[in-house]
Amino acid sequence: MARFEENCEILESDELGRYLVAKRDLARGQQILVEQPIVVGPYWDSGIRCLNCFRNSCTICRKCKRAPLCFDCTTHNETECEFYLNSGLNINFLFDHFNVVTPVRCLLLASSNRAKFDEMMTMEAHTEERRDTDIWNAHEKKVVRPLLENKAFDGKMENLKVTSELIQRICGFFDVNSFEIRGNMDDAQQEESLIRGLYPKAALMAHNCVSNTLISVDGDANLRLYVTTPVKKGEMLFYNYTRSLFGTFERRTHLKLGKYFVCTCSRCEDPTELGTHLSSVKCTGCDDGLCSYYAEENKWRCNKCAKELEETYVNNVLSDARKDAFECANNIDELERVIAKHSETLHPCNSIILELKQSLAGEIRNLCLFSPPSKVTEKLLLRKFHLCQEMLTILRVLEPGISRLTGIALYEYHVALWDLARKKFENKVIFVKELLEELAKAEGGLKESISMLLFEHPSTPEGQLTKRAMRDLKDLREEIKQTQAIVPEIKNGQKVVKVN
Ligand SMILES: C[S@@+](CC[C@H](N)C(=O)[O-])C[C@H]1O[C@@H](n2cnc3c(N)ncnc32)[C@H](O)[C@@H]1O
Repeated sequence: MARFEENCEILESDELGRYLVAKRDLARGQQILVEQPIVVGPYWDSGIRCLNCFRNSCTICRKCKRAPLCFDCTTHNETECEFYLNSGLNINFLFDHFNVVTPVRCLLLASSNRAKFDEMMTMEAHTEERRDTDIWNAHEKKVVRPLLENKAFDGKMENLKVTSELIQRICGFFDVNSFEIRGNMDDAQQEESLIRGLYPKAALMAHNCVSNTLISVDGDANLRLYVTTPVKKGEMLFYNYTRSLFGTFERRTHLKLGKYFVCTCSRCEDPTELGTHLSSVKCTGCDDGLCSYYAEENKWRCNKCAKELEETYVNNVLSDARKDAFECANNIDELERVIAKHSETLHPCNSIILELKQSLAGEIRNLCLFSPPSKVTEKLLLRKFHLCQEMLTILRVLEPGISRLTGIALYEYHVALWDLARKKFENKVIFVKELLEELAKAEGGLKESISMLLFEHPSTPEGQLTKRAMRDLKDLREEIKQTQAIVPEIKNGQKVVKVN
């Protein structure tokens, strides 16, 4: 079991608040924390869910007669059940105000587990920055007023005064600090019933757009924290609060609106985003120049000819691309058309293009899975292979070391290589020797993919992918063996050199 205190130290600064640093040298892949949530609950505005397992609800608790439950669950948290039983709340209260579920759980901690409640109260809520904003007003309407106007806590909490200020603060704890929990659900349920939990220790990590940790949360809500690249004693432990494949503008906006700070990490400060050009547009003044945004001068400038682009031109180009990407149908021809159109003005790895390319790779994968082999051309397979290669190049920079996205991309890369090699062999474009070389490359990609996905819990979608990847590895090795058997002079992948 990873000992948090041995691996991490909590420091504090005016700029970051509390944050974590490594207390000793940490190796790539090292587990540094296992943590249980102090509270788990649905996201705001989720549909009505079972309060025990968060799947679709179809009945109510027989005891408190208020909590939604599903077919399989007959009980939910005892303290919560007692609270609703004695609340005097209308029988439909939770159906009308489902957003109160998580804040109520937090408040009940004050009597059921004071130490956890006190730990929660040390978390950052950004109350002043949030006051009277849209999110504040939404919580006022959907959480604070239903609880206070219906006197849900009146006379029920001996050791706590439940005020609108306290409820808003608790909503803030969740918005600023919570982690998503997935697992133990099928894909369709995963999509719609995301839940989140408060993990006070993991939440201490500061943000960086290139993180050095990976979090895996299983279906029982245990959070495991791993180091993705070697971290030296005294170095900070970072978690990426936003998405690696967003461009700088989207990342900074997301962080400012949701986490209340302006990110100044080395990726955000570099107009080229560490050379990935995820936010760059093509220069209109020269052939192969790229224009990136220099925030301190508020200018878009070319890296080749130094031409400066008008801000309105760049905004138009980006909003046109976003609109087309949003409206684009998920089929191969349409995706190719929109990618080609906007690659005229944007860098081929601009985040908008990259997202379209991910959809395209997904559509080619679906075609390979669900269509007769004759429909899957060598050209299409080559396209998917190049898309995977491009994505991997970007991910190696933005998510160095162990990475969930890289693990998934490597899985897709190995499939592309394997399918392409078979097709070329069928079409007599390559022969056994080259086929074996390509299969060996696919095996290398698949092994690396598994080495990254092994950190995922089996109950999560990525954990399921790990299992599939292991089965694929067995099949691929079998195919390599059988292919080797075709040619007598090739043994164990090595050409036997005959010495006269
Ligand atoms: C999940 S909390 C992290 C723990 C928090 N610092 C504390 O003391 O409880 C997120 C908050 O930490 C601060 N923070 C984290 N990373 C930061 C960064 N890179 N730059 C500035 N503030 C950061 C912001 O106030 C942010 O809303």
